[in-house]
Order: sequence, then C-alpha cells, then structure tokens
Amino acid sequence: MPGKQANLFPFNDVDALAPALRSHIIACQNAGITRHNVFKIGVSGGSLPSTLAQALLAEPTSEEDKVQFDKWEIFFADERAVPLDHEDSNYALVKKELLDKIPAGWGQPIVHPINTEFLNDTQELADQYEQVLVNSFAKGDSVKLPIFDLLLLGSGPDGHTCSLFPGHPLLRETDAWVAPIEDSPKPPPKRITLTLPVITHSVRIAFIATGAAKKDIMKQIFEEGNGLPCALVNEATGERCSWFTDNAAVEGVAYPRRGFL
Ligand SMILES: O=C(O)[C@H](O)[C@@H](O)[C@H](O)[C@H](O)COP(=O)(O)O
Repeated sequence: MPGKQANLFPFNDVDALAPALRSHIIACQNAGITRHNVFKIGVSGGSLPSTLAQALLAEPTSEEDKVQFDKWEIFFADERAVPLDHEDSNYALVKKELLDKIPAGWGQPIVHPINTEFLNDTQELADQYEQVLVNSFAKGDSVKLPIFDLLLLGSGPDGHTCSLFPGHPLLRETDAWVAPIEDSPKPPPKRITLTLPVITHSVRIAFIATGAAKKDIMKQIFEEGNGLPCALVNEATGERCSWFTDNAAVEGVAYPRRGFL
C-alpha cells in the first residue's frame, strides 16, 4: 500500500469505541473551527447515526470536550431518494438518533437535507445537492473540490461506502461532486452519493465498522488491494483515514492496530 497506512483502532465494544470516536471528532471540529470558523462534516446512514449519537450526546468531561454544535454544518455523504420522513431516509435517521436529542443549550447545527422537490429525477437531485455544496464550499470562487473537515463513513458487507458499490461505474466518476445511482444493490435503489474524489479530499475520514458480520470484508479491505470502495479510500488517504472498529469486526485481520491515544 503506497505511503502511510490508514489507522485501525479496534475496541472491545461500541461502549469503548464511542468516547474515542468523540475525541477524534472533537479534534477534527476544533481544527475546522481554527481553519475557517466552522466544522463541515458529512455523515452516513446505516448503523453510524446511532454510534455517532452515543459518542456526541455524552456529557462533556471538560470545556475542551464540548461539542460546539452551533459551529457544525452537517451534510449527507449519501442519501436515499425518498421523503425526509421516510423510514429509508438517512436524514430521518440522523434526526431521530441525534438531532432531536441534542440538549437545549448545546447549540444547533446547520443541516443540509436533500431537496425533495427532485425525488423523481435522481440526476436533478444530485445536481441540486452539489449546488448546496458549491454554495457552502465555493462561495462564488471556483474550487476544484469541496474539502470536508471530516467524513464519517460506514462500510457495507460488500466493501461499499456511501453509495459507491464494488465494480460500479460510479467509482470512475471524477468530475461530479455528487452523483445519482438508480441501481443500488443495497435498497432502496435510487440514491445520491458523494463521489470518490470528494471523499478522498476530506481533511479526515473516519470509518465506523462493528460486528462479526464485517470481519470477512475487513480482511479483504485491509489485506488486498482489490479495488473495493473502502480499500480505494484507504489507499488514497493513508493516515488521514481512521477506522473505529470493535474486536469482532477485525478478528483475523492482519494489519497494524494502533492504540488510540
Ligand atoms: O445510506 C447508506 O446505506 C449508508 O450510508 C451506507 O453506505 C452504510 O454506511 C453502509 O451500508 C454500512 O451500513 P452499516 O453500518 O449499517 O453496516
């Protein structure tokens, strides 16, 4: 694997993983605020929002341990082409698991859901969400790519991340920041997703992968350069990429494990 390798931080369980994930997110938050007075983060669906809430809604242990939600700008790394109150909506999931539970006085993040006017045209839906990113990241300048402060990603059992699936032509998309997919192997089929160039240009990337069901794919992601979307992100981002896992998900994975400082 070229260059520095991704960080792999295994923990006994999610209860042990959550405080470390919080610490990592707060470090990325503080760096983002120092850089441009805002923390621009992209989040995924699946099991991530629940783990994210466990990490972020814990009582701060110090002033430095505070989540400054009023400085947060939340985007979706991928989203399903469904209404915002639909059971398949990542926005609905993040709202239920996290946003609705943020205590008063902790501040409220700016959140960018998809524009559901365009649900019937996934290309329009993707273009409109890309414009949301342009308005936030470019502000009239012509920037080549948005640079997120942190992307929180999941890893599917087939090695997909966001809505980028193994062998899918979308993996070769190099111009669009946000792309539509209408044949997602993971239902529902119609979605939009950040593209690989956007993902790999994030300042930091953190994957959260837990459970024994992930151990086979984790071996493939970490042991062979096989073009799996998660492996492509690892190889393109090196030490900017960290994996927060439990021991069950990395059983048998021969890869340098780091103690989370
Ligand atoms: O919208 C989605 O479906 C998710 O963004 C997707 O990419 C998810 O992160 C992976 O499928 C892992 O999901 P689990 O963590 O639930 O296994």
